[in-house]
Amino acid sequence: MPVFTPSTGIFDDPRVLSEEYVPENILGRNSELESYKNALQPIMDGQPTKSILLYGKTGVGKTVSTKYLLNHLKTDVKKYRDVDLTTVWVLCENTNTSYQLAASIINSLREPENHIRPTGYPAEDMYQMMYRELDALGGHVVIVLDEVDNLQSDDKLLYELPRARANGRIENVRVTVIGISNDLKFKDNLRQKVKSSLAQQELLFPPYDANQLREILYARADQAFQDDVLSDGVIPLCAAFAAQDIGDARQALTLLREAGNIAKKEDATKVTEDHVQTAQDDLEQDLITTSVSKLTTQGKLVLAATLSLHLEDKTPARNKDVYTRYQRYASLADAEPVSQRRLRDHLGDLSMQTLLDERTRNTGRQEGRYKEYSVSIDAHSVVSHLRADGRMEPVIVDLQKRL
Ligand SMILES: Nc1ncnc2c1ncn2[C@@H]1O[C@H](COP(=O)(O)OP(=O)(O)OP(=O)(O)O)[C@@H](O)[C@H]1O
Repeated sequence: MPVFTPSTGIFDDPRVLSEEYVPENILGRNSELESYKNALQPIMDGQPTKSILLYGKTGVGKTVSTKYLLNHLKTDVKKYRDVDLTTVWVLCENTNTSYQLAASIINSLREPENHIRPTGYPAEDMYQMMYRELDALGGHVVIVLDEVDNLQSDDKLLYELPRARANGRIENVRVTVIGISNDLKFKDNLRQKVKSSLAQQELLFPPYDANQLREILYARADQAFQDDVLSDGVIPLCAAFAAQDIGDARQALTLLREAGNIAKKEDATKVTEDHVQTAQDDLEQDLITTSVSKLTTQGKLVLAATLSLHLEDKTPARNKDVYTRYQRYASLADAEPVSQRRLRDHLGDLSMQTLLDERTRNTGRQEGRYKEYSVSIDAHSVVSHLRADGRMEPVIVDLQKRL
C-alpha cells in the first residue's frame, strides 16, 4: 500500500482565497471607489488635498480599496505629471503615541540598517527628524494611518501632520493623510481641532450585502478552485452566512476556503453546502475559543454571570440583575468586584465581541431607555473555555448545576 496518494483536485490555487492575495479588481464598491477617487484627484492635478478619514467595519474593503487606488495613482501621477508619489503605510495597532508614530514614519522611509530605535530622543527632535525625512522626498507623500483610533489619546501628530505644510514644517513636499478606522465612533471622540485637521473629508464603507459578497466570491472561486467542484449552493450559502453576520468579505472568503479544506480532507470530489455548514460551525467555535481566552478575569466573570441567568431563563437581563449575580461570582473567584458602571463597559465589550447580544429597550417615560443582554453562543462551549482559567473553577461548579 502506498503511504502517499495524490490529493483530490479541489483547489487550483488556494492562495487566491488567502488574506495576503491582492485582487486585481475591487467588486461591489463602485460608488465608494468613485468618491474615494474624487478625494484623491487633487494629487493628480497638483492641487492641495484634504485629509481623508475612511470608516467602516471590519472586512468591508477599506485596505484593499486604498491599496488599489494608491497603486494606480502612483503610476498615473508619474505618467501624466512626472511627479513622484511616495506612500507610507503605518499600521497603528501598536503605535499609541505621536512619538512612536513619528519613529514609524521615519523607519518606513529608511532601509532596515538605518532604522532608529523608537526611544530615547527628545520628542521635538523626533518630530523634526520626521519632517526633514519627509521634506527630502519632494513630490507628494500619502501617509496612511491604518487603525488610526489607537492614537486617540496622544493626538498631537493627528492634528499637526495634515497641516505640516501650512504650518511651515515642510516646504518641498505635499502631504496627504488618510486615516482608516473600523471604530465608527472614533470621530465623535476626537477633539474639535483634531477633527477638523484629520477629517477634512470623510468616507464611509458600509457592510457588504449578500449580492456583493456573492460577486466577490465567484470571482475568487474561479481562480481558486478546479472547474466544476463547487456545488451550486456553496457560494450563495457562504455569502448568506457572512451577510447575516456583519457583511465582512474576509469572513466570507475564509468560510469558502475552509469549506474547500474540509472537502479536501474528506477526499470528496465536490464542495457541498454541508461542507460550508461544518466550516461555519468550526469557525464559530474558533471565534469563541479566541474571544473567551482573551478576556480578563473580570470579563470572564461578567460573561459567566450573564450565562448563569440565561441558564435560569432570566435573560434578556438588565445591568443591575447581571450585577447582583456578578458580585456573587466575583466573591467565589476571590476577585475584587468592579463598580456597576464598569460592569456596563464589560457588557458592552462582550457584545462587541458577539459573545453576548445587546438590545436597547425603550419603555417610554417610566423607566426610559435601557439595555438588556442575552447569551448568543453555546453554553457548554463557554463553560469548557472558561475552565482553562483555574480561578474560574468555583464559578464553573456553580454554572454546572444549571447546565
Ligand atoms: N470589494 C472587494 N473585492 C474583492 N475583494 C475584497 C473586496 N473587499 C474586501 N475584499 C477582500 O476581503 C478581505 C478583507 O478586506 P480588507 O482588508 O480590505 O478589509 P478592511 O475593511 O480593511 O478590514 P479591517 O478593518 O479588518 O482591516 C481581503 O482579503 C480583501 O482582499
